[in-house]
Amino acid sequence: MAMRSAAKHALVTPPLAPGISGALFRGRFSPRNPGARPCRAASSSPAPAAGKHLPPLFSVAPMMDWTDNHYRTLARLISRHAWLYTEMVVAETIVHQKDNLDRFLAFPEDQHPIVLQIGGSNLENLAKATKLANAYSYDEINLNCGCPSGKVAGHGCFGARLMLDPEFVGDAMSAIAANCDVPVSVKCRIGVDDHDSYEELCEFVDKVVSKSPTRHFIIHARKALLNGLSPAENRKVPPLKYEYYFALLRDFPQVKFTLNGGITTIDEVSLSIRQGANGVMVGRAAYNKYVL
Ligand SMILES: Cc1cc2nc3c(=O)[nH]c(=O)nc-3n(C[C@H](O)[C@H](O)[C@H](O)COP(=O)(O)O)c2cc1C
Repeated sequence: MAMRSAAKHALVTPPLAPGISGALFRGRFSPRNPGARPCRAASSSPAPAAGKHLPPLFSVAPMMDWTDNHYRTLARLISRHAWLYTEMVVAETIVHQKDNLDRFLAFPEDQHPIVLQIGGSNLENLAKATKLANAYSYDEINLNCGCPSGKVAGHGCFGARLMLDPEFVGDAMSAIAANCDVPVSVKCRIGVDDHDSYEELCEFVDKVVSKSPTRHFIIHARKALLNGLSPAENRKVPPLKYEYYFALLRDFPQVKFTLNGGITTIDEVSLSIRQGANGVMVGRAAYNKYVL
């Protein structure tokens, strides 16, 4: 269904809210630079609508070693409504530390709404970890498909590398969803290495949506380069391509997408929402500046 809708939009310029004068997306996604072409490559499997679960309008990104319990407590004092994401917790850590889970999973009640981000590539462990985490009443469970770190991507196939295996991510999200009582989401890049076409991104989303109940994706709008760049460089060297994000909004109307990457002020957050974004996630700026 998503793809049929894409075909309908074949010659339509991607949406830009009228009258927006801000510069965030200018030049990257305009009538003269339509960017991503509508996707027709993937299957036309029916996708139920996102349902009652609306993605957060504003969220703070998962950041390893940064968005720990201490930071999240401070962030909750600053904002009552922002959704807070945990640092990534590896599924194997949860499974192997099941007698010590509070250390990795407990959080104060007032940190709601809060999302647990899990990392992993073993279906059984992802399922077991989710089941154990379910007892902690997170508001959403998210799978990391965006981390380019050698430590993650090189040892076991997970993080951004998972984007190269959409079939597996579909199965993983199905297993995660089957073991928790809350909505599930995927955080990913727009591509990996040379697999960076808009069509490949559509195939990824389409496969995950058709194989699992996932209806929320967080799109870090730059690709990951798995070899040769440090994680920090991977957050600034590959160019941001917001046009991919807006094309996904157009081509998958039943799915909700949160925009992430390079957004540093509240004006940019507002502009993104006015231009149609379902939600905006801020990472480094929320940590470094506290007040946007
Ligand atoms: C120190 C640090 C640690 C990060 N750890 C994670 C992580 O555990 N999981 C994840 O999905 N992304 C992680 N990221 C990426 C952020 O979630 C976000 O996608 C990225 O910083 C781009 O958003 P920004 O431009 O608003 O910072 C990390 C980023 C930083 C700076």
